Amino acid sequence: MTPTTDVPPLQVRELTVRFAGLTALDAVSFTARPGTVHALIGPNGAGKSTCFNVLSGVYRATGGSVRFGEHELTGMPAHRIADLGVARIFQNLALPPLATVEDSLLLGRHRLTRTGFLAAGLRLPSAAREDRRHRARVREIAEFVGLAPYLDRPAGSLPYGQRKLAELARALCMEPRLLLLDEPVAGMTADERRRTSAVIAGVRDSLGISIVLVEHDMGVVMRLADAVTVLDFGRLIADGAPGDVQSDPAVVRAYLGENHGQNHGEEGTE
Ligand SMILES: Nc1ncnc2c1ncn2[C@@H]1O[C@H](COP(=O)(O)OP(=O)(O)OP(=O)(O)O)[C@@H](O)[C@H]1O
Repeated sequence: MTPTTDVPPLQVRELTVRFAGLTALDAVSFTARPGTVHALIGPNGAGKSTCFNVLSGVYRATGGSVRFGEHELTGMPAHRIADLGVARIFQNLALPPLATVEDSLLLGRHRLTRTGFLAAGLRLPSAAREDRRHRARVREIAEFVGLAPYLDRPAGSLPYGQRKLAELARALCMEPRLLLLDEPVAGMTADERRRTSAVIAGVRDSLGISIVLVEHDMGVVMRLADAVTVLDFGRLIADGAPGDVQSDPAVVRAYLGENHGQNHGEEGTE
């Protein structure tokens, strides 16, 4: 597949979010460079989801800015952020279970569909041409993530790991420039984690799409990420290359201080 062009940096500056007395994000700044995997990690309650919710237009920031190229995202409604090519994949499965994988991926093309419902309903040649073009692109993306053999199957009939890949494929069908992945390997077997990580690396390396990733699985983070931002109680405590961040004393302290065990016990086992 051809690489995505015109991928700008994502610049988060002094981002602050307060909820009635609680500061969920406290002047957090980081830059996700174009065509890289940038991981956002931290113990439970650190502010990762809050950050994602601002990046995707679900929450409004109390202060600070988020720039995607020339666009300021804070205060922009979610659909306009999506129109800029920012696609988010949630942790929970969201594919319609009875629709085929192909139809689910075609839903991802909706934003790019030019033919109106009337032309499509009247089966005009322009609509048929556009439909063929979208189906060809869906097949190409399904091949890229390894789901082409399952295009005719109901999405709900696939094993968990493949359903998650179908969600990634649906997001790719939106032709994004930035993917926000919310715990993409949570709940997966070691084999599914390995395959999903390989596809995510492929999205970066072959397509040049930027990826910001929230993930608790440190094995996956350390293998995949080009840069890591660590949050703790809403504050940035480390930011840099995975190896440097991993041995940073503040990071070690934050994770040791967490008696939850989730950040340690679920590490990749490959
Ligand atoms: N809508 C909200 N209203 C009030 N408080 C909130 C809201 N959303 C998040 N918070 C609080 O903000 C803080 C950060 O939460 P957030 O969900 O962003 O953390 P997280 O790093 O994603 O945690 P986890 O790893 O458990 O998902 C927490 O104290 C949380 O209770």
